[in-house]
Amino acid sequence: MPGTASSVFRDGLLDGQVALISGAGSGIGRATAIEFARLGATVVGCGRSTEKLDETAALCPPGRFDAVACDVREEDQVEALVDGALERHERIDVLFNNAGGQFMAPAETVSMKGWRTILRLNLESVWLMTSTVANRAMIPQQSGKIIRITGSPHNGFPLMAHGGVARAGEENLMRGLAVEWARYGIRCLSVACGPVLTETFKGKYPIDVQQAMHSQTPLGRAGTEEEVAWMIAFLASPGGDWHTGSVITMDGGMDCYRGAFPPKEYADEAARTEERRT
Ligand SMILES: CCCCCCC/C=C/C(=O)SCCNC(=O)CCNC(=O)[C@H](O)C(C)(C)COP(=O)(O)OP(=O)(O)OC[C@H]1O[C@@H](n2cnc3c(N)ncnc32)[C@H](O)[C@@H]1OP(=O)(O)O
Ligand SMILES: NC(=O)C1=CN([C@@H]2O[C@H](COP(=O)(O)OP(=O)(O)OC[C@H]3O[C@@H](n4cnc5c(N)ncnc54)[C@H](OP(=O)(O)O)[C@@H]3O)[C@@H](O)[C@H]2O)C=CC1
Repeated sequence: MPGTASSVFRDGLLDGQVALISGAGSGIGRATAIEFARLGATVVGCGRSTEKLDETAALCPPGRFDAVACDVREEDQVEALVDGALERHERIDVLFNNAGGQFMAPAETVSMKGWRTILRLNLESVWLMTSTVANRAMIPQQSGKIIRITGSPHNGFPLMAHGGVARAGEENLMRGLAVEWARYGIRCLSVACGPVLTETFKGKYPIDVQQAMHSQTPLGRAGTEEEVAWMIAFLASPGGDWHTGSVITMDGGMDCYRGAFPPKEYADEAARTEERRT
């Protein structure tokens, strides 16, 4: 992430906005915090590790990143995070619910504790952050944008059934709230990502699993954290004002067709064209 200007958007695009980003100490959350800060926003970034947040702060233009240690599963910590952000910055224009994750395991081995761990970290925390920010900031100010990162493809998530259930629930939550909260000027939506080459992703999945994911992607590659950050910045900008309730899928085409095209059986050009019937 060299340089101090966005390589996609004009300077000052997000001037004056206050964004709350969870999981801002690494990966997609960090890249998004840096992009927002470069575009003029003030970012309140949270995560459990203050060391990681301090590293993000050092990568942002000075004074643009406000680091707050907060576990998004804990009600008292989330309330303190939101109240503190309002005391220091007066409003919250964007909430990017980025923190989350899951473990890979065959479904039959997942205990109730493991299941609850993932539903709590993802679905429940998203509701806690969303309802707290909406009630304390966005409904009173009659505006705001709430974005949740979810996953693609939108079929079952083999070996991560708990994660798939959470993400499906989160997308439905954003759709429902988009309808209910339109009257307050609040937009709610999801950005569903296929594999994104963050350090966690690279360290988490065996290399053959990663390669299988890439080869099942029509564009033949994973995404980068900057590509996700650009999408979130666009949605926060006036360009995103007519988006609400939708699920924006960014996955190199994985959701449309699970596999590279043409499949190897159709490698021969002639095998791809059906003979015309008269
Ligand atoms: C083809 C599909 C393409 C899809 C593309 C999308 C792919 C998505 C990628 C990503 O999301 S990558 C980046 C996301 N980041 C992470 O996933 C974070 C990494 N993981 C963690 O931080 C943790 O492991 C956790 C999953 C969040 C759990 O941490 P937590 O501290 O809350 O819980 P624990 O105390 O560790 O565990 C509690 C409980 O959960 C069960 N459990 C945890 N890990 C496993 C495991 N590896 N296998 C089985 N069960 C597990 C277990 O019941 C634990 O309780 P105890 O047994 O320890 O008592
Ligand atoms: N990379 C990928 O391929 C994809 C990722 N996603 C999703 O995107 C999001 C970011 O992923 P990625 O950047 O790869 O992963 P990272 O592991 O780099 O980011 C997750 C961040 O969330 C923070 N976090 C975790 N638990 C909590 C918690 N309880 N409270 C507060 N913060 C927490 C972590 O910091 P700390 O440990 O300090 O709290 C970390 O900075 C996740 O929700 C992930 O599931 C979705 C699709 C694909």
